[in-house]
Amino acid sequence: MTEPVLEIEDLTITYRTEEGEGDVHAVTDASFSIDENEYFGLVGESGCGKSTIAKSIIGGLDENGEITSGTIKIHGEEVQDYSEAEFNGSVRWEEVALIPQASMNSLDPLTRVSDQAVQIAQAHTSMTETEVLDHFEELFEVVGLPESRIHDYPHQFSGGMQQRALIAMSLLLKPSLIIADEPTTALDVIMQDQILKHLNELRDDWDISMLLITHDISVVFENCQSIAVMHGGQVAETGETVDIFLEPRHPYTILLQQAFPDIRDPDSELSVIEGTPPQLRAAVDHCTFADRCPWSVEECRAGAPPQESVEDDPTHRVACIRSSEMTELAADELQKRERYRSERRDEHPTTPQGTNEGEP
Ligand SMILES: Nc1ncnc2c1ncn2[C@@H]1O[C@H](COP(=O)(O)OP(=O)(O)OP(=O)(O)O)[C@@H](O)[C@H]1O
Repeated sequence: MTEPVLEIEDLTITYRTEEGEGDVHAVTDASFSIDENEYFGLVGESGCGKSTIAKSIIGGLDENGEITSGTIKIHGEEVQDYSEAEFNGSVRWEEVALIPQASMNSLDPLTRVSDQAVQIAQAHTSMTETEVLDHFEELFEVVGLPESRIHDYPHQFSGGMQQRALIAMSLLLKPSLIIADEPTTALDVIMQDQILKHLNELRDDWDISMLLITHDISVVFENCQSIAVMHGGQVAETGETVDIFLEPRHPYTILLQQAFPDIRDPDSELSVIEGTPPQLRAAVDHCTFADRCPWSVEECRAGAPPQESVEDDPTHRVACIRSSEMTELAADELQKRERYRSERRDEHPTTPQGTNEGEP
């Protein structure tokens, strides 16, 4: 079996803050991995640690952020202790390209996008300017932009076009992994669809892996083969999308599914997850969802729940001490999934990712 493109194991990341406020324990013992050519969704509410993980993969944590334990492997090579020079030399752009959140602001407004592409390519390769520009024109075509626009300044593009120019730039050195952090959040619905369509097309044509970060679990269900659901800095549940869509075992995943519209059942009532995400001002030694969970018991606050496999499926892992009871406990919430599952037997719909053939 080939090595995963990205393997994150027991990753813990802390931000130092002003004295007295307490450090922010942004990520605690997070583990997941992404295979070659796999699209992987990292999902959870604002502040749960998604962008922190994304930045740590390319050595781009804010000054006050620190990986305090755990490992990040890219093609089997540990990178968590790499220096800035090592990240620049062999990881950023070449192995992993990050399309950051608020990426509209990440293009230099005073430099033509073509010049920005040339700067990136020439910092990492021996390509001539003409070679870079020819290649960049091809990439503009890949993302549905007219190649004649490569010499424009960022402000000459609409928000959706800027996002596409960034996707083109991320492909410049053909990295193994693209991290797209909330790539569609600032866009209107039509543009969101187009961007996701372009990102999806890359899967077939570019042999690339994608870490798609979003707060919208339905976007992950539609676009990714695997998923990790985060809450309060912890990975609550991870596995193949089809398994987690049809048989979620963590209370947070179950409730998150009810909070976003399901394209198969657009009229279904959406629910709100009660409570607010935790502040993470102390080391996490309990289930961070316990205070918001309708099924929590005292034991949930007694220690951080270990991530364990669901029955005989080693790829589906859940950090909930009640996961084996969840199907029963959340029967009402899960009824909708059951209905879909039986309809699917008759209709064989093509979504979510991986549910188009047979039983999961
Ligand atoms: N430089 C920083 N210093 C202190 N705390 C930070 C810093 N950056 C992020 N945080 C905190 O770390 C936690 C995780 O933030 P992060 O941005 O990773 O979450 P997220 O899931 O990506 O949320 P969002 O979707 O809103 O960006 C939050 O509590 C956030 O306030």
